[in-house]
Amino acid sequence: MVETRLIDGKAFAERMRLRLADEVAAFVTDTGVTPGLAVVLVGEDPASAVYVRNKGRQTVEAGMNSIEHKLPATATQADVLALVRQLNDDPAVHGILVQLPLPVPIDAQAVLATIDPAKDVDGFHVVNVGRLSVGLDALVPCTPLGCVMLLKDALGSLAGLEAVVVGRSNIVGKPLAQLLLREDCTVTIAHSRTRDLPDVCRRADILIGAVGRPEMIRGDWIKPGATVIDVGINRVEKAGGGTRLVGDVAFDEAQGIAGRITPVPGGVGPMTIACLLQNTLTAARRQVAAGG
Ligand SMILES: Nc1nc2c(c(=O)[nH]1)N[C@@H](CN(C=O)c1ccc(C(=O)N[C@@H](CCC(=O)O)C(=O)O)cc1)CN2
Ligand SMILES: [Mg+2]
Repeated sequence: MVETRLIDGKAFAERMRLRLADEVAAFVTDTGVTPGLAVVLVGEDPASAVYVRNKGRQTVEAGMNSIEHKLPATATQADVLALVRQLNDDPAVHGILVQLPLPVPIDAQAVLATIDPAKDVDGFHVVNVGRLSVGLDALVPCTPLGCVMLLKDALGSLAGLEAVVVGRSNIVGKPLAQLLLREDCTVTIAHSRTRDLPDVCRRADILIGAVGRPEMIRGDWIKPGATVIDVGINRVEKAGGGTRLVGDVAFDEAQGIAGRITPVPGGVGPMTIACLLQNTLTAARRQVAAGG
């Protein structure tokens, strides 16, 4: 039986935000510029509203300006594109984030493609996706970046380790695979159609659940001693009424098998916003250096 240790993403993210606040203060002193992050929320999705509120609060706590734009669910594609273009042209805005998911029928890819790649702090623009995949400096998606930071903190070098990423989304699975490749892992992207998925998972020294299905990854899919990163945030009904959050990994079953595991909540989630703040400072630094 393995002793399973928790990876405390919440504490790691708090330390990171404190360090960032110091870096932001030094940047403001040096340049006279306060980094600004614009967050666009379209519609009334309650979870998105909470994430946007948290992003705004943590941006201000880090010493940066937060600019929130809320559009009604009835906003048209043209309305959203016009707002993004206005933010592209605003020199006080160094980072732009459009909260996902966007209401139907707005075309998220068209909106993301309109963001200035230099201000694309989510790293979702095809220019940043392409730069990451060919090994150039890029703004990198926040959740995958947070996962790799937690892994390196827990394991040191990741070189040569077998990583299995369950999930192939543009937001997490694909960019995370790229980042793990950059760390010299041997990477497999698996998904809901992968044959013999439990066997594929059992190969992993690093197993990532990013598929969005509550507790799909079972304890006996985990190689003893493996490091498990659970990106899933699924709200499920509780037996006695009410709801609770669970990940993509059956957390209780992983105890005594995984070497290390991130909890849900308190694992990867808080890293997403900490990395967003880091990307905003990076974007501001580059824009100021470029004279913009
Ligand atoms: N434009 C973007 N949209 C979305 C992203 C993103 O990175 N960019 N990611 C998710 C939502 N998200 C940030 O936007 C996000 C999700 C979860 C957390 C978090 O801290 N979760 C907590 C639990 C929160 C709860 O109680 O519900 C945790 O895991 O501990 C932060 C940010 C989709 N959209
Ligand atoms: Mg799938």
